[in-house]
Amino acid sequence: MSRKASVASLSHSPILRRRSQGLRAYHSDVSLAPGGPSATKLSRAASNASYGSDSSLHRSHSLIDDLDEADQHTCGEILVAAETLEDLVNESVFVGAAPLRRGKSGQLENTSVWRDNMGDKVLKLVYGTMKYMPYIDTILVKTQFLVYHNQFLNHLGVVKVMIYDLMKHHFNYHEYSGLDSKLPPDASEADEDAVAMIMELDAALREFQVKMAAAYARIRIERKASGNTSKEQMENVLPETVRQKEYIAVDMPKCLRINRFKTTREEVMEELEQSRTTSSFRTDVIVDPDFEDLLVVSPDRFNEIKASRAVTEGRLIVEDKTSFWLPQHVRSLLPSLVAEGNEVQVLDARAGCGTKALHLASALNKVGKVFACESRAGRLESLKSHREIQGCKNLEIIGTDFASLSGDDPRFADVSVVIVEPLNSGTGILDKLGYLLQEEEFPNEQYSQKDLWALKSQQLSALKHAFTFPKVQAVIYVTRSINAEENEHVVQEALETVGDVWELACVLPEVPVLTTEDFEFEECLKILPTESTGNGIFIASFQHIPPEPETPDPDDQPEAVLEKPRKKRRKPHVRQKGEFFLPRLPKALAASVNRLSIPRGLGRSLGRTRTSDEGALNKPKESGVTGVGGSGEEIARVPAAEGGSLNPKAKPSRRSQYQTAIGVMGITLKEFYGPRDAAVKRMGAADFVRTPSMARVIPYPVGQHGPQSNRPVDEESKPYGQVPNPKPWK
Ligand SMILES: C[S@@+](CC[C@H](N)C(=O)[O-])C[C@H]1O[C@@H](n2cnc3c(N)ncnc32)[C@H](O)[C@@H]1O
Repeated sequence: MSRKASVASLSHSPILRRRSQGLRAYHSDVSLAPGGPSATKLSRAASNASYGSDSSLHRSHSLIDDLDEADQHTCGEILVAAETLEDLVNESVFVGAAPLRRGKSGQLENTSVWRDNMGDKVLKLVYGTMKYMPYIDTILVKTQFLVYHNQFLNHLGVVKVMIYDLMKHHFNYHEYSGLDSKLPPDASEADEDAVAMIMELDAALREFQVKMAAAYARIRIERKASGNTSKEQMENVLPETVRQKEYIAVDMPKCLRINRFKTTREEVMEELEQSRTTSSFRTDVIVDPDFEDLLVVSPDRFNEIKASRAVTEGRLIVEDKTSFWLPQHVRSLLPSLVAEGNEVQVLDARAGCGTKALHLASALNKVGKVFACESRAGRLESLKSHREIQGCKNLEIIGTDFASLSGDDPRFADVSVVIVEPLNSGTGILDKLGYLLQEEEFPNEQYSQKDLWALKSQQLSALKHAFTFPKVQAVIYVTRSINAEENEHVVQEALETVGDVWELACVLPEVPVLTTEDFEFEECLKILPTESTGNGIFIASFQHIPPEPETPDPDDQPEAVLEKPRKKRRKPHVRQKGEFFLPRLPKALAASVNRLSIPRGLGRSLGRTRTSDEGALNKPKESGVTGVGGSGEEIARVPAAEGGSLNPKAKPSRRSQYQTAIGVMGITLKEFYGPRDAAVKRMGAADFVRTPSMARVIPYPVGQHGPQSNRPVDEESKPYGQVPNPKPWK
């Protein structure tokens, strides 16, 4: 049957008929569950093959192809990349591609033109360093570089970025084009010092090139990272699931939201038209047919737009299409909520930097307001800045722990919807770079089974707390994860607790989805990450069951009626296996130029590679890099998403559920500074003082060891502690 015919026949299929009855059309597919059957091979070659000879599918500008060996970096780029990296870890504000810095007063400040230049090369350096961070850390600890060259302890960001840059050349200086140390005419004295520091670091790394190359070779052996070129080998170091996602993400169209508080679609299209360079296509920006405020942009054009004034001034907001489904669902609830007469009030229990809260505020403009609750100080600052930049007036920030908010608090007396998007593994995110720009978080996918259970218990407790607000009509639970533990299991347990008074409502039944086979709630919207749907999301919506009418006087009732009312049980939905149902995003793309088009029905979704790769499932699973240093410390955590067993039945002890530290989204400060702490411990350097703000590269005179040391000047040239003999790496 031709593809056209199969699509036409779908309109008469029972799936569509079910849709019209309010149930979701869905297709049964293999999930991308970590460690599950979809942990299949999708090698670069295979992905190229599936692209076939269609010229429209040439890899366009690549955000993963950060391994361009010919790229020579300037010291400025290295410096800005290092600062951005540390900004990210320290939770600074990131608008579009441009990080904005906050001065002492808390105000956003402008930095010099040189430092403000967040070009693509810098972004690739940041992203690549984030991606390879566990391996970079392993190299640092194994070679004890920071022990021997402890003058760089306070410049960890620069050290990591440079190691990443060298890794691309296997630490072979013959292949490395070196750094361009030219300074711009407006460079300050501090910039000059910083460049001198980078050149000193470059010399120190040259000394260590053999050790570093050996450490990196061991990593490649452990990871079985073979390949014909150094680039291929470096790519193969990454866990397979991570690679699969990257290959898909590279050519994914990018999305931007039009900010209605500041502009109109016509104005913004005009602005984009005027800023168009001659090289770009006229049809590289289209309006999505599902959402009139959503612009779908080719990856090339996105690179131009992401740091443009339209983005930094808040007229356009980097936001993936998947994030639009939540506000869309809230909109669909409005008729019943507005009917009650009052202003609609929504509480976002975990607002983060406010992507969804601000989108919701825009959707509720003139009919309601949003309370955005966030507990982390860095995120809170981000939230405030984004609200200011986007010119949003109907969003009130609550800077506190959601658990400490009481349902009796008069401020929330009229809240009718609570949204809970707790910390989660982010396994549904394909386009991590886009997510980094959007939510200032990097789903690094290094989590263990323990982490997953700890996440689940946090997610459940946040969700349960949401049910305690007395006037709430709907509680919406959202994750960007594809793990049943974080989605269906949480929903199931919540229903077991509050199922008498809350039931699941169908989230946007008109949206067809791909579903997993095993554990499913048909009412929930679960979009799995695929090349055509983009990033994944899980949305469950609980609606309050209205109280039963008052029971009549028992004296008037016959005996049968007096029986104790049975506990209400949720009727299980019968799962139907559907035909492949085309997702909607490609509709938008079909109208666009080749660059934007992705052939429908190719099914190069992550899950659909199963059949061809079943052999791979029988192979022993790849192990992660868990380097154990001489002192026994864990250096790089296993990307358990690949090798770990995620058997939902294997319950961990209660104790471990609550004691696990989670750094799933982003890289925690502890992880980032791990190699430095290991070096300090190794040296026994009790007098090591961290610089007050680790976010800044604070230049210091070359040759001086540590900016804040109290030791006499004549000792300054010596390292902090006794340099130990490195133990052989077993
Ligand atoms: C997944 S992010 C939320 C993303 C957000 N909804 C958005 O659209 O950008 C989860 C956020 O919850 C915050 N958080 C964690 N525990 C919290 C708590 N107890 N109270 C309030 N916020 C919390 C975290 O700091 C993090 O920013």
